Amino acid sequence: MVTAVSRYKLRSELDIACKLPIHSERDSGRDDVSTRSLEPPPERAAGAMAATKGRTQMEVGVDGVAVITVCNPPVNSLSVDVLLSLRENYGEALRRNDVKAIVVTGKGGKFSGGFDITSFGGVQGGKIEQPKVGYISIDILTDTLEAATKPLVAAIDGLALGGGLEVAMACHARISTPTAQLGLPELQLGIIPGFGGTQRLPRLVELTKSLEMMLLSKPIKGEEAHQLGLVDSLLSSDDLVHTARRWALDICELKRPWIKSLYKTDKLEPLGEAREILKFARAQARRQAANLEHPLVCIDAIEEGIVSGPRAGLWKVFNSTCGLLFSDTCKNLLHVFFSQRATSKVPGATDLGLTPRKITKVAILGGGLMGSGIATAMILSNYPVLLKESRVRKGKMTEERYEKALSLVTGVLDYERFKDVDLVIEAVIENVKLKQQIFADLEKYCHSHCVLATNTSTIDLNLIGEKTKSKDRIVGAHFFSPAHVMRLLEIVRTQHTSPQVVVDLLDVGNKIKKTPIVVGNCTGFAVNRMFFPYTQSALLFVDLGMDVYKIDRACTKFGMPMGPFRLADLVGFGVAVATGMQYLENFQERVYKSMLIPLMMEDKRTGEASRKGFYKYEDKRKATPDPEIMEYIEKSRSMAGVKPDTELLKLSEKDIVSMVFFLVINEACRVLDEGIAVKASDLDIASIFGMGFPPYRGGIMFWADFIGAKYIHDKLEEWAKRYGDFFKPCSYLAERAAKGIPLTRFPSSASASGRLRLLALCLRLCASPSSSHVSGER
Ligand SMILES: C[C@H](O)CC(=O)SCCNC(=O)CCNC(=O)[C@H](O)C(C)(C)COP(=O)(O)OP(=O)(O)OC[C@H]1O[C@@H](n2cnc3c(N)ncnc32)[C@H](O)[C@@H]1OP(=O)(O)O
Repeated sequence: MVTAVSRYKLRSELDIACKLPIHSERDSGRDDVSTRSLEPPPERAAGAMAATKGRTQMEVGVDGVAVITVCNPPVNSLSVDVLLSLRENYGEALRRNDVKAIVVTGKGGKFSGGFDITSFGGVQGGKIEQPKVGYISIDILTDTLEAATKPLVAAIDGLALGGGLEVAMACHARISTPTAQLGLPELQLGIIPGFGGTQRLPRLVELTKSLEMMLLSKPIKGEEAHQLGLVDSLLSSDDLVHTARRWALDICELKRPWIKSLYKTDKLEPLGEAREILKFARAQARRQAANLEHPLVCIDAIEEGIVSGPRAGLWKVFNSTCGLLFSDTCKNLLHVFFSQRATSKVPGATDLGLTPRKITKVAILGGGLMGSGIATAMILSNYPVLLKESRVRKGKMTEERYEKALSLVTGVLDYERFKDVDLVIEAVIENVKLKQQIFADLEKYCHSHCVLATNTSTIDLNLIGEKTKSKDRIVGAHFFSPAHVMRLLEIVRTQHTSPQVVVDLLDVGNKIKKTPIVVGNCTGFAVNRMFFPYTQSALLFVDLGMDVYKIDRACTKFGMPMGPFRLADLVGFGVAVATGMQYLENFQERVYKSMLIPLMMEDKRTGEASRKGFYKYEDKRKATPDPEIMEYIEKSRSMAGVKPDTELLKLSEKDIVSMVFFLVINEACRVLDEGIAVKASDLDIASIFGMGFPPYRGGIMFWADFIGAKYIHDKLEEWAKRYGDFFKPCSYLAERAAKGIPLTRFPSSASASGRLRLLALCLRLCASPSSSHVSGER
């Protein structure tokens, strides 16, 4: 039991996703399968079909097998239309005397990406009626498909996610390709598996593994699914359907078992052990996702099924989770899902019909922390890399993968071998002169189509490229540390950067599994600029008497992975000061000149690396509050000449969060208004993947609109009067607050200046005479 418990680990709130689009009254009049009509039910029961799409197709072969194929591109999602069509085809297959067995599969190499997520918004907004409770999960999947008298086999290629896997698990056997992805990632959307996944998955793969797959929204590959017993056989795509047909006939002929996974019990742990595992999972979920309800709802539904039987479990799913689909968490996570996909739709770049050029070889300049992290990200996606030095660590890789990855790196000492690289990423220290020299050299040594990228986190790109003629090829590729782990890639384009270069880098970003956002050029770009006030405001509050640890605690309770002071320790005070200098030069009026960090640095207290910062680090990365910092705080307060503010000391944790984040929102508004970001949702994604803003709050701008522009504006005005212009709301925020326009509505109703700037940037990009220079095929 202990082993089973310890095998189960939750990662983080960011991973915890979550419930299902089904609700209403419990239908007590259940009729027996054998007497149930298989005709499509009345429209009322099925929901508003006009808003749904897709279908299934059926072909019956001479072997007596009906193959039903889900057709709903791009991912064969299960709209209500698809499910009704499936039921209709299935009913026909059951009625026809020439059909002995049935295979279900997906068109175009994808089984199904799950329930149609695009319909969730309609349901939440009351525009689409939901299917009656239990209709899909019990009436269609359990009492029609699983209970029927002809065997049904799923042939899985590509993806079987969410509702897709739930349909497959209701089949009597599953055949898959080794690389297919199988999973129940519903929690990442704020819902829980609603088509029986909470009941069938534990019965197929054991409780511990099923909890991991559901609570972490973590799909597994066909190969692992086979080892676990989730799929019965592995085949290549070419043989998949053929073998599935044979398998279905074998079941008919009693040569293979006919398994109804809902009623399997052999993999379930004894009740006492199962309860211990669930108790452990609950405690983990409470600790790591304290603000989320749906992981607990999911665990409750699984437990009900184990304790009272799977049908009771299915009803628990409906009864206890109706509200999840309408929760703010679900709405916020859906926004994140669609916003993440929208980051690769970039005006003035991806709408010009350009095809990304092939990047075959990459060079990285600088083998420090960032350079080696970027190199690792590249080689893990099979890009050969030229690098001066490498710190690729084995970590969790297998020996074979590690060796293969390392074989892709070549160490070099000069630029001689740069002549055939297609992309260079400079990742040396933040020194303008050094970077200028490097780019001038790159222009000499690299071929004329090579993309020249810099990983600078703050320096204006025009300054870096000042000494070159290749301004159209210069672009920012800002990775976040650790570069092979953090998902965000900030692609920075200047007014000279060619759209082709942006499209090329977007493609590389996708290939190395990053979420790229394309932003304009300025000091700090979008992400660092937006989050600079996070630490700034915190430093001001400390001078005004607030406790360092109280601020950090308020931020982590809100859902940030760490508060501003713990973050400063992690980043290191050296970096914090260097970044601060850049801001001081460019946005002087918005920098709070606290002496706290410089005072600590004088005593070689520089953050986690020196084992002492705002916290002390005696035991590896464990941060412990350090009473010694009071000495520095007192000095800083006396140098600032401010008196502790008694009102500030009375603030609740919620108010502290507002004071820290309203300044972040204010800066994000400027970033939007200046056209640095093209859409508010890009800033949401940037805040989540770059800064760890809690995804279940939808991202910084989505959350801001939830609070309301007027409220934020008025609070900032109030604080500006009390604490100075540092808090002054920007014109974008003021205008929206006055007119009652959401902050996220952009650019259609952005300020005229912002619109014009954005338009000018797009036009410059499209009309750039130099864009032809780089757009030729290599
Ligand atoms: C009842 C059930 O329990 C409830 C459910 O099933 S809820 C749904 C559960 N399924 C999921 O969460 C899967 C969500 N989708 C994904 O993770 C990924 O899209 C994927 C792995 C399927 C494909 O990834 P990838 O190949 O990188 O393509 P990606 O860009 O993400 O998606 C392609 C398009 O399909 C759309 N799409 C993906 N999954 C979808 C779904 N389930 N419904 C509707 N559209 C979907 C995307 O929005 C995108 O549309 P766009 O081109 O207009 O932007």
